[in-house]
Amino acid sequence: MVRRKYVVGNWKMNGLSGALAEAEAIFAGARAHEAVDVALCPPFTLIGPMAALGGATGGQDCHPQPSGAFTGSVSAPMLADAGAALVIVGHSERREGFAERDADVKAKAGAALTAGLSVILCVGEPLGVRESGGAIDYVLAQVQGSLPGDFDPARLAVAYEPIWAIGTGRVPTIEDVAAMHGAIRAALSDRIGEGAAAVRLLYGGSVNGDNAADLLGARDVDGALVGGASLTAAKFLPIVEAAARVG
Ligand SMILES: O=C(CO)COP(=O)(O)O
Repeated sequence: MVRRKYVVGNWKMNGLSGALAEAEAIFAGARAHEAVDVALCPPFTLIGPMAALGGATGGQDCHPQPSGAFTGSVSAPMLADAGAALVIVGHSERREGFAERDADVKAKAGAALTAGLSVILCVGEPLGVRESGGAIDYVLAQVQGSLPGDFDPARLAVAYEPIWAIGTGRVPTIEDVAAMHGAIRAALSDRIGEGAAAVRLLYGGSVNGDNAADLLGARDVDGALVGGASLTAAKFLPIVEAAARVG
């Protein structure tokens, strides 16, 4: 099974309307690389105008309920209505900062799929767990606990983002990335059988234009989830180019 490379920018809480010029340049540059799927996930406020530029646009979170008395929240059908095609769920900044548990992430992923969105489900271990040798067990437990009950594998991506690699400039060794992605693929296979071959596994954490080719070339790495380096075309497009090169 050939999985198309997938490079996704997570803008986190960055970007006023002036930043749409960068998104436009990113989408324009990405069109030169037909073999790579590119998406940007801006703050809620930019989803509508960014989607109107014609590139794949996503949310960074959604509420598990479609509507109701949940002040400040945005639901999956609302994201779809604003033009989003995908949503990130379970990012470590939400798991840690907003006390989201696997069950919450699972409910959000299910709601997103029901709303017709694709999902990027994030998992990743803290530094202490990595240092104690428990990273694979920790991440596989997150995968098992956060996966929706039933899903179309082509609409799910799992992003492995070691917490200690996010925004730090530190990245795991290529061997450690490949081992983790292989373990996630095997767990998906146990769970859903052959469909696991269609799930794209992204690496995230300090990806940049210099390290992207090595990371994206690792076994079972189908793309990248990029934070800081996704905010400008100058930093993001070299990652897309690297994805196109390693195919
Ligand atoms: O959290 C991330 C993407 O979701 C990674 O962020 P950085 O690329 O800034 O390390």
